[in-house]
Amino acid sequence: MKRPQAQVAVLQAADSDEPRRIDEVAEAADLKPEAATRAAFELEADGLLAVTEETVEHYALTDEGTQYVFESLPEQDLYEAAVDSGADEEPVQMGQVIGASGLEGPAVDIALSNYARKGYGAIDSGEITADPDAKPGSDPEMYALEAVADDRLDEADADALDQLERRGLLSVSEETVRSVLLTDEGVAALDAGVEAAETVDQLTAEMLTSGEWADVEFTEYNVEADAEDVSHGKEHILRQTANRVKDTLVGMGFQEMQGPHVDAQFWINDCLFMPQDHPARTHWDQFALERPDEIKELPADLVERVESAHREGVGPDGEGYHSPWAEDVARGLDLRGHTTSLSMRYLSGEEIGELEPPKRFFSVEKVYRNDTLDPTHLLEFFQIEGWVMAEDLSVRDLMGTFTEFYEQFGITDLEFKPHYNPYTEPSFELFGTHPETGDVVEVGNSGIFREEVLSPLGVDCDVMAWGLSLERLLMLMYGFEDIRDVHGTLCDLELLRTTEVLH
Ligand SMILES: N[C@@H](Cc1ccccc1)C(=O)O
Repeated sequence: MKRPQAQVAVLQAADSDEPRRIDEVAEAADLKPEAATRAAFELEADGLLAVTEETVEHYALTDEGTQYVFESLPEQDLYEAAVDSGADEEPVQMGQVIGASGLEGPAVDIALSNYARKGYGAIDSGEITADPDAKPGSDPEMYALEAVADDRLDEADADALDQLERRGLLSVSEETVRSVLLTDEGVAALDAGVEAAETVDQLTAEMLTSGEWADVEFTEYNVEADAEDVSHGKEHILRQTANRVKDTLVGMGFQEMQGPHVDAQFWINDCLFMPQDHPARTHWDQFALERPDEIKELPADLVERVESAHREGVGPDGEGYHSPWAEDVARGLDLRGHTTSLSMRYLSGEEIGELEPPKRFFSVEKVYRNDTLDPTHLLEFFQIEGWVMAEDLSVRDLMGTFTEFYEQFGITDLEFKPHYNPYTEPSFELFGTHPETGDVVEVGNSGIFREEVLSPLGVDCDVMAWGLSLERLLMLMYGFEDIRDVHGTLCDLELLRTTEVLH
């Protein structure tokens, strides 16, 4: 029988009585461990070899563990000092015993907690007693620590090893060890004689230029062989979900909006009938730009109408805020705190000209807020902005749109709560249930734009609008609990590598 060289070497190095570890086989066969493993799996697929796997634990002492092997455990020092001070007969002041023990800093707490846990004695109201029958000299944890140091692992007690790991004195790592055993078929094949075939498993540039490739025999592919995991670059799950959201909205008849991340407060706040002394406008909430600090162009007639809405309100019964309004403030540049700035640009006709109802627009873009970082807040997140412009819209339309949208992501338990926004009336917050924790999580905010917003923009039909969080949608879809698993320096690479977004 002819087989590739590596397979022949592995067959010859394997044994039919004793499983041999693949690294030993590789050495005997003069192969790299990966090449030997690959050959072993190929032979296994043909029934000539059996491959077994086991997980082997490796124990190593940490620096602190090593230190105790040479000295002693802090609780042993404490016991010795306690007995020397007579605590085995009557309680002794703790300060005195600690002083005598020579323990300092964090070692004191370590000594006290383990002393009590191991029953060396009791600590009560600042006094310490020592149990005369305790045997710190034959402490199983110390014994296990020494066993690890001397490579006599089989003598160490399993509970003691666990405890040492918990105390940070030992680190445990796992390794998958593969071993091979010749099968009867393998033995028969060897008896019948196996020869190395001149097979080639890699096509090289030299073979191509020399023309040698045409004459050689190539190794067959074994698509079932265990191969090394290669984590290649891939699209981030947030980006994948953003694309899916875009597809979904396009499917629902929406067109995409685009616009600047840094924008004038005019588009971010003033068009939205947010008074200039509104708390959300302070720089605690939105990031302001120092240079340039002002937008160059704003449509003068729109600025005038927006100013008038703020000062006097809209319509015969308009009240306005009677609060100060300055164009300087409106011209200030900020990182947008929401993408409703884009909706304002589009609705005003500035972006793509005057719009006739019905119209539907959306964006899935980043927004920036000066929030405190926690499991559900970052300084930036993706907002799914959207609006529908039509005659006679009602809350039912708003709820129906969300129900239809979220259903496509498997979320069918939406809840709506009345809310307040300066720019919409009525307004609703949207909530979903976290699949793991069962907590009710806010996923978005919405409403129907007020007359004070629409009239200066020159829109004379209804517009319902929303801002939803892409990250929260992802949380509900995949059940992770900390947004920092997905973004930034603390992200969970394993989760990012393995999560698949289904389209
Ligand atoms: N801008 C709001 C979302 C929203 C947009 C449009 C209308 C109503 C609400 C937010 O960031 O929370």
